Amino acid sequence: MADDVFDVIVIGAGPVGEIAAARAVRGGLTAAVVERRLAGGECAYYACIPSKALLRPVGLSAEVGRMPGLALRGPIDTAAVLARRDETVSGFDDGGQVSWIENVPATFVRGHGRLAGPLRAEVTTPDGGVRTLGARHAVIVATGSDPLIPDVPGLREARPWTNREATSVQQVPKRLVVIGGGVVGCEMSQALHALGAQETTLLVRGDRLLGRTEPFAGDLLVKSFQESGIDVRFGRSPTRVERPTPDDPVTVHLDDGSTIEADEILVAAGRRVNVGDIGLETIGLEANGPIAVDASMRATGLPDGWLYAIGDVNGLNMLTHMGKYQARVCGDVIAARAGGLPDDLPSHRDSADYRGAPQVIFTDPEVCVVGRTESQARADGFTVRTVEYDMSAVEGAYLMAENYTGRAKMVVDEDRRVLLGVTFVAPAVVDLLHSATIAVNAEVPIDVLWHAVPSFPTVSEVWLNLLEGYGL
Ligand SMILES: Cc1cc2nc3c(=O)[nH]c(=O)nc-3n(C[C@H](O)[C@H](O)[C@H](O)COP(=O)(O)OP(=O)(O)OC[C@H]3O[C@@H](n4cnc5c(N)ncnc54)[C@H](O)[C@@H]3O)c2cc1C
Ligand SMILES: NC(=O)c1ccc[n+]([C@@H]2O[C@H](COP(=O)([O-])OP(=O)(O)OC[C@H]3O[C@@H](n4cnc5c(N)ncnc54)[C@H](O)[C@@H]3O)[C@@H](O)[C@H]2O)c1
Repeated sequence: MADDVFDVIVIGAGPVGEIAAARAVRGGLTAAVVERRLAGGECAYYACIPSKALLRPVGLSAEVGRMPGLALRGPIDTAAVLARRDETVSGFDDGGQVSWIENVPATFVRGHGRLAGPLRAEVTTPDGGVRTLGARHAVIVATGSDPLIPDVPGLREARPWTNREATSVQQVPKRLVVIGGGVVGCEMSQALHALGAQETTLLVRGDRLLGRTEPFAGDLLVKSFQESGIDVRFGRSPTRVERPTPDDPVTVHLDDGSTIEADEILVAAGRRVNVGDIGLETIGLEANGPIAVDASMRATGLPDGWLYAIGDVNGLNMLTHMGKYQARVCGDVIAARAGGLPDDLPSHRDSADYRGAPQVIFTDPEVCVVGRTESQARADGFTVRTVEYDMSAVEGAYLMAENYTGRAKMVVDEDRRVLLGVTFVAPAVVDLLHSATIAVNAEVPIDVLWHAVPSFPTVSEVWLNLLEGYGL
């Protein structure tokens, strides 16, 4: 017998789990949400929110530097930036998030949740007790991901920083080595360098930054990094790391025989989905990677269909907004199925994850992408035509800054004359991305897009330039 029974149990109260519970309750169901650490998840305390709190002043000060007549009164006040960052993470107090869940209303259960057979979960509570929960209709796994530490000799023993230490930094190290030229590596290198890490070295094992984006994104970013004094080393990986005692500096041995000494080493080498200790074995599923789901977010490995997985843990797109979108689909589908209602409305299926998720990388320049890159589109067999445009030639951009630098690209499916992907890399373009997201996801025909006239003199006129480049 379960101690308590709900219509839906959600394991993991990150940004994604919370929304799924709210949608299920909106659909007339009851829900319990289980969280082992802080309600709000990685995003709220150690990822999206604090990293953007650290990056915003960096981008803004670069903007000021590009406008004749403006000057900062001095260097960035790191202590003030860190204090504001602390505010944005509510001082690591999740009281506000717990209240939000309770106001849904859903039941919040603090503790480590594990599946315990079909439609059941056990929660190990902070006092060591075990509470058993039963679900009438569904269990949703929203357990997120943890940083992946590569198997480099001595690395773990050297107590490397991950996104957690980097985003919650109290004392910026003077010398920093960063492993990984992906999103976290780029964002945190730039933030920490600008906030006081005078010697920042970024180790990139490939030959460019942000390997999954259009190549010019990495090119523009590396130029910006090098101009600011970040030492970017391509084709380099650590082979061994040493830190004899916790108070010693860290010595990083590289694959070309050289060494770097630093005060801290930050690992930004990707994520590992949290499936290891959630009881998947009790329902006959293996815990060896993301939980595969169908377009309604139902786990494909379970024939009777009561298990769902959303957010980072299903591996579709490790982005908060995409996880929350999956959560809306999932909560609504579960409510519809529980009520015997149609469960196949367009809003009951995830299509956006497959057309390509929008993503903003909050560096200077900002990197904004949606849909497929040219190489992805070609690999997927589309008949592709592309148009690129130098954004410094956009009339509105000329007014935005002196020496404005940026580039835009659209990838067109020539058979259907719709956009497959768009990339903007330039300062202050984050809010331009949603226009591209609409064009790609709604598959607006290019000849219709032509009539969406951008305002003069804004950077959004880049749309006109791209479409003219296409031949309209
Ligand atoms: C440095 C960094 C910056 C990022 N910036 C952005 C950004 O700007 N924009 C963006 O869209 N994405 C960003 N991301 C990605 C984003 O953080 C994730 O996609 C998002 O947090 C996923 O949400 P989630 O709810 O699936 O998982 P999480 O946020 O990881 O939440 C999962 C929750 O489940 C809990 N949990 C796990 N196992 C159990 C268990 N067994 N029992 C109970 N509770 C459990 C965890 O404690 C956690 O609270 C960033 C990531 C990093 C690392
Ligand atoms: N603004 C945003 O949207 C944002 C910000 C941060 C993170 N995120 C998300 O969080 C997730 C994790 O980000 P991430 O940067 O950790 O992962 P990532 O996959 O973007 O990048 C990891 C990088 O580390 C490199 N790497 C892996 N092992 C290595 C090794 N042994 N030596 C050297 N390099 C190695 C990889 O080649 C890759 O370039 C991503 O899915 C990302 O989308 C999003």
